[in-house]
Amino acid sequence: MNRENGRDGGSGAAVEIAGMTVKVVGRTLLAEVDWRVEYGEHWVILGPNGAGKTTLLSVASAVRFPSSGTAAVLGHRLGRVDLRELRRHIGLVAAGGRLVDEALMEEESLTAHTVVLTGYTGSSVPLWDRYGPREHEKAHSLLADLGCKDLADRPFAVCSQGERGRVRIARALMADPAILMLDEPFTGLDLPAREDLITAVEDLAESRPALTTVLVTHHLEEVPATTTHALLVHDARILAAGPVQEVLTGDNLSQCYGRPLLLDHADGRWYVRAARRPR
Ligand SMILES: Nc1ncnc2c1ncn2[C@@H]1O[C@H](COP(=O)(O)OP(=O)(O)OP(=O)(O)O)[C@@H](O)[C@H]1O
Repeated sequence: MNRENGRDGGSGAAVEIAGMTVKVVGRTLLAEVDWRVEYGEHWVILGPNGAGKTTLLSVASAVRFPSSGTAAVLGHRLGRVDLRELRRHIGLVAAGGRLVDEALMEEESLTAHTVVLTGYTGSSVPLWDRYGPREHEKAHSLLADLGCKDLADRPFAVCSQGERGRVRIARALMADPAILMLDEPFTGLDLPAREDLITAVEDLAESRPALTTVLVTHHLEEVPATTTHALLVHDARILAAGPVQEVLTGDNLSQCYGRPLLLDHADGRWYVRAARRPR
């Protein structure tokens, strides 16, 4: 499988979900979802706790299957494709490093550079015979792209939360994914670290125009200025999805979060606060 095959063999969209429901025993996590992501778009997914954001990202990352309806990622319909191969083309940075055994990486005292290298093999431990000089150099260059080349020799275990955030994204880019999924990558970062990581994500959008990105976040303030589209999920259903300027409105957000909200937009970034009754 390669990306070109993926595109030729499918709908031409990076992600195409139609009439999808995701259920677990006794519970509907997502219902009646239609969503199409074109190549090169940059999406943000927003919604209250438990709305279904991570579930949607998991389907789009080929980690979870629809219970009914269809989902195609990079042109490949889930259920009809070798998922392991498909996942090689999807860079996933899961919240808190889930899906990658970071505890093992820490135990093994892996350096940040080695953690990035493991992204090439999609493993939690380094498979040294699979990495040549090209991969070693690429891991350095990705750390530099994420503004943290000085971390290369530092054990991942001692990296700060902000540094880990950057290393995780560099790792996810190591296999040249067509699509990068970021699930709450800014959680736990202080203001400077958050702003630096947002800038790094914006720089990626500019330096890699073909890369499609999908970001899940809780905070409007974390939406990068390069975001092109937004999706609001509320109570397992999509409330709005489309161009960011159309979807991120005070009315839509108020409906999504169930309280009156006021939205500001400045320098390409978004700011929200609760509307207060006059005292
Ligand atoms: N395997 C499961 N079994 C039962 N319930 C589940 C399962 N996976 C997710 N859920 C529930 O489905 C709902 C949606 O979960 P999801 O993680 O997608 O929400 P979210 O919008 O990402 O939430 P948060 O913002 O709190 O991270 C939650 O109420 C969650 O508890």
